[in-house]
Amino acid sequence: MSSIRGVFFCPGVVLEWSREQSVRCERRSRNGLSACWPLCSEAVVCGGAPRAWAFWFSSRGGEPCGSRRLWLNLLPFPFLPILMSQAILQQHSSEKPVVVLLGGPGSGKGTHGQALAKSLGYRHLSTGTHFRDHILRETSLGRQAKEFIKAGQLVPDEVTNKLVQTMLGDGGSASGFVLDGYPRSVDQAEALDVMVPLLECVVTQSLYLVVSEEEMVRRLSGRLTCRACGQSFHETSRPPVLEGVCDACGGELFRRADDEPATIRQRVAVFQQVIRPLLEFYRGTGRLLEVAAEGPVEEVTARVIKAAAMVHNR
Ligand SMILES: Nc1ncnc2c1ncn2[C@@H]1O[C@H](COP(=O)(O)OP(=O)(O)O)[C@@H](O)[C@H]1O
Ligand SMILES: [Zn+2]
Repeated sequence: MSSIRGVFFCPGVVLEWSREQSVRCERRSRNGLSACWPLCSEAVVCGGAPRAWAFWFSSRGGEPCGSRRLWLNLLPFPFLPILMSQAILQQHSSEKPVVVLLGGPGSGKGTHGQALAKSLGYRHLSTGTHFRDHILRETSLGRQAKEFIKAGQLVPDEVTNKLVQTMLGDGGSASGFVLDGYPRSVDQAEALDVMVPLLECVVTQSLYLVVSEEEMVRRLSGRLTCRACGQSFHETSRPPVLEGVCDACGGELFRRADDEPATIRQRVAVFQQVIRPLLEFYRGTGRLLEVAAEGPVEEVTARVIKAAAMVHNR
């Protein structure tokens, strides 16, 4: 069983996270490591990080660590996923980190993803942008994806997985990636975890941008996108200085074909169907952090950057 070891919760306590997703906790005594089974047995039995986390609070299983457990109970909620992500990064220090952005259509993955990539010095990769580029260039991949995108449906996994593999493989000199728009299902998330070691990458963290359904629809309904750099604007809440022109690069702004009302509703419905299991997948592997993503753009961007910086700024 391969495992990641060496996350120090507090002096003397080591959390171990295995690829099989079980979590166990050991107590380091002066004369070496001795297992702290009462603390961890519940976690090992149920075999999942989120339950292990719940276990800290449940206070079942005795008082093996005494005051330490009390201290663990007082930790803020995001502490565990941050530690998990740090541990993954430490264990895979020679691989390129991949931060996954999760969120519905219009949740701001593009805007915050670009800002996050810039702040970490990583490359921002968006499956939606790459698909649109393929469609514009009329490549065979573009032809395969076009009808699905127009209908607000997901492009089939064989096509999408191939695209992502190429995007990451072409990453060249990038020191890491912010992946926006992928994975969008548990199958894709599993495919990503299988694909990344072959590309010398590792998925360290997923950030879920939490936005209500009404807000998503509102944002998409007036969205204008830059053809050159992908930057998003909004007709009323974030208009460009010059009508039809991107503030950032001077490129032409256009309304995406899938930003029409019927397609927007379809995309939001598809998102609601797939998001829950996907969140469970990343929560279950200790890599999920939720970020409140309504409110002023700058504030949300700052929250996203902070969540990733705690793990990736080495
Ligand atoms: N991971 C993916 N799996 C399947 N289809 C995808 C994926 N990423 C993008 N697409 C397709 O591209 C469309 C646009 O994606 P994107 O630009 O991320 O927009 P949004 O998230 O705002 O809907 C999606 O509606 C879907 O048809
Ligand atoms: Zn632009």
